Amino acid sequence: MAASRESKMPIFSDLGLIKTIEENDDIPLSEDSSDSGDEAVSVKQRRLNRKNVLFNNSFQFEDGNTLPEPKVNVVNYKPKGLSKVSSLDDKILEVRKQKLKKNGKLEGEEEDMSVEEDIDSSEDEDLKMDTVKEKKKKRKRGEEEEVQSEKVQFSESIDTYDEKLTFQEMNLSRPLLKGLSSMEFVKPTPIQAACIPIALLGRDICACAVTGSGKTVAFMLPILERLMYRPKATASTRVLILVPTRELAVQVHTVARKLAQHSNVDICLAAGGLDIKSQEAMLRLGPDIVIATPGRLIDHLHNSVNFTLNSIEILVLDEADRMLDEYFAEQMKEIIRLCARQRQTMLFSATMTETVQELVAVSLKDPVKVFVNQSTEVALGLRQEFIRIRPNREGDREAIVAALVSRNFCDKCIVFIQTKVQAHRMHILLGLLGINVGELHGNLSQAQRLETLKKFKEGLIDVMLATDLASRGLDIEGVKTVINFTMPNTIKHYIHRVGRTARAGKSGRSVTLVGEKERRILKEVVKQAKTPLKTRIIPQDVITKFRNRIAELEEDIKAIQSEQREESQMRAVENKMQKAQNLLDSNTEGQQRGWFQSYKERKMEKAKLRLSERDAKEVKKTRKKLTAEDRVNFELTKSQLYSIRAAKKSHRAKPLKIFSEQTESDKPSGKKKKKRKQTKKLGYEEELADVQTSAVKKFRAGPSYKERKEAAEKKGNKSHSKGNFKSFGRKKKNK
Ligand SMILES: Nc1ncnc2c1ncn2[C@@H]1O[C@H](COP(=O)(O)OP(=O)(O)OP(=O)(O)O)[C@@H](O)[C@H]1O
Repeated sequence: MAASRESKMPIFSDLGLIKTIEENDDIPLSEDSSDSGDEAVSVKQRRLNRKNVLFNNSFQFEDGNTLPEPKVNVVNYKPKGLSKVSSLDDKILEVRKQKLKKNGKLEGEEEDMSVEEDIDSSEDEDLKMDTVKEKKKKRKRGEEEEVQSEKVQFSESIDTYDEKLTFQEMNLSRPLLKGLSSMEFVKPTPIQAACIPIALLGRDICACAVTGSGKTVAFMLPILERLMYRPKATASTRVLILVPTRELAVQVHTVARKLAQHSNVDICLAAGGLDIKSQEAMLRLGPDIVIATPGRLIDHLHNSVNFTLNSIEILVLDEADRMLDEYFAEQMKEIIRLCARQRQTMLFSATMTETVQELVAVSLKDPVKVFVNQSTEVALGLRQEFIRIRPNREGDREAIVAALVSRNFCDKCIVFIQTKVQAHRMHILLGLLGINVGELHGNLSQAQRLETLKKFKEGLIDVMLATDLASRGLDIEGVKTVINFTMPNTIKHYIHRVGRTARAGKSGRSVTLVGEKERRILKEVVKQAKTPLKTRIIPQDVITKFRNRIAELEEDIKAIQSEQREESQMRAVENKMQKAQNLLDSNTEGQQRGWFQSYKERKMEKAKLRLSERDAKEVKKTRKKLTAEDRVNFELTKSQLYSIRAAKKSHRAKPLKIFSEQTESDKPSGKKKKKRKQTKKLGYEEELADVQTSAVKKFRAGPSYKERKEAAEKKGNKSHSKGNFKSFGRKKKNK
């Protein structure tokens, strides 16, 4: 077990080497006519070409003689002894090997065990073509009214850019121009042409441009240029870039390093899941730029000696709308409180929010709005297809996805799935069908997450099954297709997911499965679409064939899942023992890492953010009895819970009351205004009389989590006592 873990460790050392872009190859889309015949033929041809490459990887085949002879229709899959733990792909391969042997395939034929062996392409149904029709826009009476929330007053709004502007004309330093040319970037993209000159002036920016349009370079280049003129006598961290996921942090770090390769700017990655000690050592040296995920950054702020945000001059929130949503709310408040107030703030996203309630948290000063695209737009090169799922056919989704990835979209394909459990099941299922597949979600270790991503980038995995963890920001070269197992929760999720393809002016395709319950988001997509949408129809007999194949595999899937459960229980016991041993050895009792909330508060916050504890438990209880329909219903319920919460939130026009720095537009009006003014005045008087250092600090950076908690207790504020500060009656020992 330990050995298998160790074998994954070298991935960390590869971190700096993860590729973003190297080639500018176009991904040509099959023409409309190829929606039918050509697609099937070209897929067949591709399979033939890849036959010898597909299943080689690192798999070792055991001696066929040692395998038990199956007696029943389903393969007798016997879990190995717990001492012999194999990877999921090994388990899948072993089952497939036994199946082939049982079906009378000769030994030594294993190298040919690619997808066509199982899903026999010689059968007529496989070559049957899907029908693709153009989706007509229907303008209905009484279309849903958009919720109008209060918007930020921008001091300037820019939606055009100078098409002729070159990087040379932007007055960038030579080392940066050299960096750009090493990356083979000749011309700025629209968002770069619009943003870079303004960012160089030190203005606060709120920027929106379509996915894959080069936003990373749009904020990184002016940052590097400004750092070229920094005083070099003392090292300090001047720039903080926050991103929502670890994988995105690694990617932004790679881009920054490439751009800065000819300069002497120091860049440090402080993302979760990676070695904390080496990060601490680097942060102590005061790197110019820190690229971080919020949780790990707070950990460093509370536990790393000499690391503060006092000298931050530029703060960037990439995927800003995500960073400012409720999931990160408490952490962002804590980070922004600790940041120097005199700073430039830049917000970037493809679905940028303009509403006061979200942006107030970052206290923008005379911000410039740079919207090159509307925040609901998808890339022009994206071809959007939809597959209708009829109410009584919900159980067909797994079969449809299996058909799509084995017949039509065999490589460079990402399948987005709502839950981690279903993504894992699909890994086993598609693996057993002979598809070269990998999974990416939060239930995996960081090493496993990075390994999947690396393999997918390098083409060692054809189909990546991912949750929304991979939906934002990831720039994987040459992704041809994005498939949505269910319609994403919100239009924003949809835009980010399908934005993993058709990047940087290239073309790509998305295929979304839409049931009756998901038509609301589909209507929004149709309403926003600038190019015609398509409906794809897969012949029913093809679906039936895949459904039957999956039913045959059900016992094998269960056997693999139960072996994995046993192994993970063993691993959990082992980890606990190891932890206890470590405590005994190092005698580190009481030296826990600090955090701005107590353990219980943090747990409560997480519980509050969870969509529904009950659903997950119910599924666990009834796991054995679940049908394909049940599984899909669970996916849909999860998705609906999320969108209900998002909808409720957008109706609530409450600004986040965090900081004293309010813009004019934040200020309440009418009766409410009077009431608030009164309470504010009282607070102000109290604060004026307070000369403690902590009170002075508060004016500089806003109240801390502890102060807000105490204030809520004092006021007996109902909203607080129901929410974040519910259990704060007792004093906590640990911080
Ligand atoms: N000036 C340029 N010329 C050519 N390619 C570029 C240029 N700038 C960026 N790119 C490439 O465009 C791709 C997309 O860039 P990036 O990941 O920054 O997009 P994004 O707008 O941040 O996307 P998302 O909204 O999904 O996060 C990358 O592969 C990047 O290398």
